[in-house]
Amino acid sequence: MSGYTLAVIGCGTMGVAILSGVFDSQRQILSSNAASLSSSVASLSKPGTTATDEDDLTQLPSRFIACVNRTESVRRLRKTFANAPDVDVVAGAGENVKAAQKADVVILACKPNMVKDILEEDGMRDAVDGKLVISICAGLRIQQMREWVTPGTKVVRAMPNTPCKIREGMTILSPLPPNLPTLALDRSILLSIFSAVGKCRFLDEKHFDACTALAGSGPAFACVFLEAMADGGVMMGLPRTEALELAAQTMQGAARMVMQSGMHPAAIKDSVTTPGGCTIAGLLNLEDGKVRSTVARTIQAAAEHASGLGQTTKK
Ligand SMILES: NC(=O)C1=CN([C@@H]2O[C@H](COP(=O)(O)OP(=O)(O)OC[C@H]3O[C@@H](n4cnc5c(N)ncnc54)[C@H](OP(=O)(O)O)[C@@H]3O)[C@@H](O)[C@H]2O)C=CC1
Ligand SMILES: O=C(O)[C@@H]1CCC=N1
Repeated sequence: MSGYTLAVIGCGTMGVAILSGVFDSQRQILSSNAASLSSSVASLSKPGTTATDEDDLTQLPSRFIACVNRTESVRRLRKTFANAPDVDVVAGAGENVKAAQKADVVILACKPNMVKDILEEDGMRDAVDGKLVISICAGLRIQQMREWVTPGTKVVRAMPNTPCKIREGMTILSPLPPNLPTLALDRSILLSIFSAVGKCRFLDEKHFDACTALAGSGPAFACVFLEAMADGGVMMGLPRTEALELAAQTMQGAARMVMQSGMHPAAIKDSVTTPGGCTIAGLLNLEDGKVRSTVARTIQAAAEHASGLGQTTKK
């Protein structure tokens, strides 16, 4: 399927992050000198994606509809997407249904507790019938959403994160039903969209609350550590701007060493730690603060909370 329409219902922080990443990816493809679109897209996909050489990663949408709630958001998004390809930004009664009717693929990116009302709006069941509906909503189960759509609607979950905006996202995708007649195409669409904005991989839905905490919320947790490292530098006299740059580049470098060299984090830590040196002095201080269990328990707390999201219609 080429030149299809993607509707994002609830185009806030994450909707904008995903669309911005897709648009950047498309610009890069268009300006690429690669011989074919396919090889160009393949070269843009990152190691770590679930995609194999057989997967077609060219299935990106060419038309977009962004649905929001308030007219001020419409104005803001029209500015944000002023230089983007074919994007309609809409809000108001009946606009979600009209967007879903026009779309081939729908991303639900509203708050989890709004999905039921949105899917049960008059006309929505028919509008999404037979289509791929991708929910990025934390906590909301596929089984719940299936009750609000026709049996022919293909509901999957994706758990992306905010770095999708700069195409450094991490997205976890729930598996498609194996007996689906359109399995290959739907898999290509999912992989094309989410590998355009970073890495993505399929994992069973039972892991989604953990993934939500680790990858979805993770940028917030990582930024607390990053900010604290910078604060330490400031405490020791570094200017704030330089302290932030040092902290961010150092975290990025360490993370890339894990990703690219496959080194275990403990091996990287050990390689930095000179006997009797300053690193071990700092590490012992970290351990006194129970940083490992605090961080691990943070993921546990966020995952446990995620499992309750979307389980009531309470606003
Ligand atoms: N933020 C994150 O890092 C992540 C969030 N998620 C999930 O993504 C989803 C969205 O989160 P986030 O982007 O942070 O939330 P936001 O609040 O930024 O975005 C929600 C959007 O929904 C719109 N909206 C509200 N009501 C309606 C409606 N009736 N019809 C259409 N659109 C509507 C809002 O419009 P308006 O702007 O006009 O109010 C807003 O643009 C959540 O379910 C969350 O669990 C998943 C991974 C990471
Ligand atoms: O905090 C939240 O609920 C959402 C889901 C993951 C990141 N933000």
